[in-house]
Amino acid sequence: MTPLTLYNSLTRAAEAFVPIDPTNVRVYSCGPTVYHYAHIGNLRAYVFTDTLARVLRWKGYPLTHVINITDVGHLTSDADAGDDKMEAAAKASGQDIWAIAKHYTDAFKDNLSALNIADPTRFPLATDHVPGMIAFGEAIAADHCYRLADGLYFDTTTVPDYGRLARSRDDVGESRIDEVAGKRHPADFAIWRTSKPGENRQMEWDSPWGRGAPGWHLECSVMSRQYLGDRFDIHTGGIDHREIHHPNEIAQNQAMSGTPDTGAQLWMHNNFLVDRTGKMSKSSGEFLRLQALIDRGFHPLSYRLMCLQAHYRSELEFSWENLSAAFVRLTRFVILVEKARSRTVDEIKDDDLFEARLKEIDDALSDDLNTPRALAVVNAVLSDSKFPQARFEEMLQVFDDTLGLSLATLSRADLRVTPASSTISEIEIERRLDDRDQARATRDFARSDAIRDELAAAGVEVMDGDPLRWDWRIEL
Ligand SMILES: Nc1ncnc2c1ncn2[C@@H]1O[C@H](COP(=O)(O)OP(=O)(O)OP(=O)(O)O)[C@@H](O)[C@H]1O
Ligand SMILES: [Zn+2]
Repeated sequence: MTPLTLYNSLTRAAEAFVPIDPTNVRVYSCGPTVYHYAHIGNLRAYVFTDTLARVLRWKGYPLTHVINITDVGHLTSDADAGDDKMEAAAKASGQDIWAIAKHYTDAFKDNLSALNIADPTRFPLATDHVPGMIAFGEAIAADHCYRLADGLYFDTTTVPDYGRLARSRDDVGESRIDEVAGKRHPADFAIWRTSKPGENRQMEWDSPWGRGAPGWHLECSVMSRQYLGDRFDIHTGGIDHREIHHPNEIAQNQAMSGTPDTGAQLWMHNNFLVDRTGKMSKSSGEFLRLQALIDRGFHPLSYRLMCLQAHYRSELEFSWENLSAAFVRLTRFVILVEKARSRTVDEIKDDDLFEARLKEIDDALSDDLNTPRALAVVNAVLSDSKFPQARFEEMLQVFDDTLGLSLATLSRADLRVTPASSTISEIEIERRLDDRDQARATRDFARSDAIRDELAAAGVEVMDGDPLRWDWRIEL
């Protein structure tokens, strides 16, 4: 196989991937903050981690993958300002915070399965790890932290080379972080936030620094260390985390283990999904959930394909046109698979062609997960009538293992998602199509055209010659 090369945000360079322990590759991905539904931008981050996980497994590495659930501690500003997003959502809705966390965690997991994102080995909840966070805080407090009225703060000057992941010293400078009154340095951050008098939090715990809640950055240091050890292979997250959250995690790990060689060896960050107004974000009012795409009649895997059509380090613009194009491409793939399977099996095993295509897809994915190039190989194989039939299913399995598009099992009927706005039921469509077939059989073309027009008015485009007989038209 081709050696795997991955882009490391720490060095800002592509590097050969050398696992710490090839019998157990360990990956940690920052999980969602479950105060609201995930938007499709958040989901892009998990399509990326899933692609990474799939490629590692395909290359034969047994994998331990952790995606945490942030159900406490993430403030409305990534600097230490504002309210806890979870508490704010509970206050605004008047609901129990634990019920909110459970509802959005379940919804997130549903989104992952709709997108064929394989479950990680674990989904640890931050709220299940508070004692571990307090113990971590106690271990580093004396040498690295100081108390303020509202909590325990990390002094970022106590570890060498703070902020190297963000390149903050040469870039924008650490003054980028909002100040909390009394902080020694602008970039210092909360390890523990003590509840203010009368704050009335639904989630709070006793600690040596008073009753309160852990800092968001601490959560990921504690959970990654607990499940993956002091040193592990890869840490992933969105590009926003490269600036504050991950540098702070690195600083905590350094404080804990006393050496810079701790935590993840390789940091990988996906770029944003944007729309015309900028980065898609939960906190900025309107955003698109996966369900909104399904409601418009798009199979969720068309969104996965749309993500894979861009390299994970490039910005990707969402538009209904782009999604439609991905949907059309996915449908085309499915039709080409059907066609290929209906060809007569030739007995000649053209192993050279198989091996050549296999190498192409391996080369593409090994080149920092170049999924657009891998998809070009899918195109080439599916549209090549000379591709050895005897090895077609094997090739399809490679595509599904690495890209997760379910090409071996997806049918055209699966792709037919009824838009929520549809005014006509499937049974009714079938009945009208039977009427139309009858009209055509008796050469009553006026009647058959009238039925087609009626169906078109209801958003159903009849495709003659299509064995499924009809297809939904997506209204743009
Ligand atoms: N528009 C986006 N495109 C790609 N990844 C994103 C986008 N927005 C957030 N992410 C990533 O999604 C993951 C989950 O983020 P999280 O649930 O904490 O979002 P959030 O900070 O609460 O919401 P938001 O930033 O949308 O207000 C993180 O890795 C984050 O970097
Ligand atoms: Zn994190």
